[in-house]
Amino acid sequence: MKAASMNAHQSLAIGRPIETLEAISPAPTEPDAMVRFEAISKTYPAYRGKPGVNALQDIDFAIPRGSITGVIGRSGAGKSSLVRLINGLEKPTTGRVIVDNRDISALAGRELRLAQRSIGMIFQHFNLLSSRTAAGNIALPLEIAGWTKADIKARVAELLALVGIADKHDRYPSELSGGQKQRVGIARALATRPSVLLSDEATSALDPQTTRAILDLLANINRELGVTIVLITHEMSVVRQLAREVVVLDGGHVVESGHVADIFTHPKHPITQSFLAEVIGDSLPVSLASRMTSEPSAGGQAVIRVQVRGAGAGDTVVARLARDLGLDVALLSARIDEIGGQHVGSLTLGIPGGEDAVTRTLAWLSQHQFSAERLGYVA
Ligand SMILES: Nc1ncnc2c1ncn2[C@@H]1O[C@H](COP(=O)(O)OP(=O)(O)OP(=O)(O)O)[C@@H](O)[C@H]1O
Repeated sequence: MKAASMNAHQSLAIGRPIETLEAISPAPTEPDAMVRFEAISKTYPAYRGKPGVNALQDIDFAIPRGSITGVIGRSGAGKSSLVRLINGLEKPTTGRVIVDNRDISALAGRELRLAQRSIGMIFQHFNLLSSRTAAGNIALPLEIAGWTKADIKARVAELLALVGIADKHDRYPSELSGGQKQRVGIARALATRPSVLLSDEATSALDPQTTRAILDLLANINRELGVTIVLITHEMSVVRQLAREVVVLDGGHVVESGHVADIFTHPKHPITQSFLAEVIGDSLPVSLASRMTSEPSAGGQAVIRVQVRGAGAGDTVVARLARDLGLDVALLSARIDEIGGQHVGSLTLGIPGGEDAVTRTLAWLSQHQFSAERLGYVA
């Protein structure tokens, strides 16, 4: 995913952090990218008899300003290492990490702490202080940044309202639900008006309904404040609900990246395919799955699944196939979702007429840029 090929969705509408960073590190680069990894590798050195680990290698990609970008990978793929490079908690072994036009990997001490104020972070287990109320937790970064008491009070009230828990001002974390705790975490992360929000598995500990609500909140924050959101997750369903761009990490490498709708319709790498299989129903309707066989039967149909994209694409492919090939195509099942702002889904078609019809159908689909696979046969 090169910055030059991406759209900047929005320009930043939020205010600057209270101390300006302009003087620190001039690095005027592509204005489109909020975060840019340049030739990054990260090796953790051998330690107490444990071997060194190459956690990230050959990482070169950009996260567009104003975007919501998902970074997905299995455990150990290198996601957390990537996040810690963005917020400067780790230094790369080679390469540079440019955040908002500054080389964060070159900063240290006070300069780094100032830069970190423009990078908010939310966590799987919320990381709230149990001894502080919701308001007290949100106030913490503002106290550290030296805001006045009056300014903190006003900002905390504004943030509590923004995340929809104005009534929880005086509640302690132990008195809040998981979703409410994450709202406090989000408010705290936004307190110093960051330009980037890093979400590290922020919904992994939440039930599906609460996950949905938190992802909606993040989408609103992105839309209203223009904050760039980097979503670290091992769940494709989270990427599907929220992200426009996705980067797939495996074994410390970027194995695939691009627009979510493109990746969902044309996944190339086996790891991406396996993530997708978890979310877009490889599950066929039971009534169909129970009738499927691996061998054709006389007078039966071949079952073909086709990935489709765009409003009405599903209807179009069935109608055009039938017309162009003169086949009596049956629509056995269909599933269309809205992913990355586009309609994306899969159709399961029944193709009568034996092997010749199947070959012609697969050739036609390939010629018209549809991904398709033969699943089996039904009588
Ligand atoms: N501080 C460290 N010291 C040594 N090795 C580390 C350190 N942090 C991570 N690693 C190793 O680097 C590799 C990538 O780990 P990382 O935590 O970045 O992956 P991840 O995708 O976030 O995994 P998970 O989803 O399990 O958190 C793993 O092999 C891990 O054991």
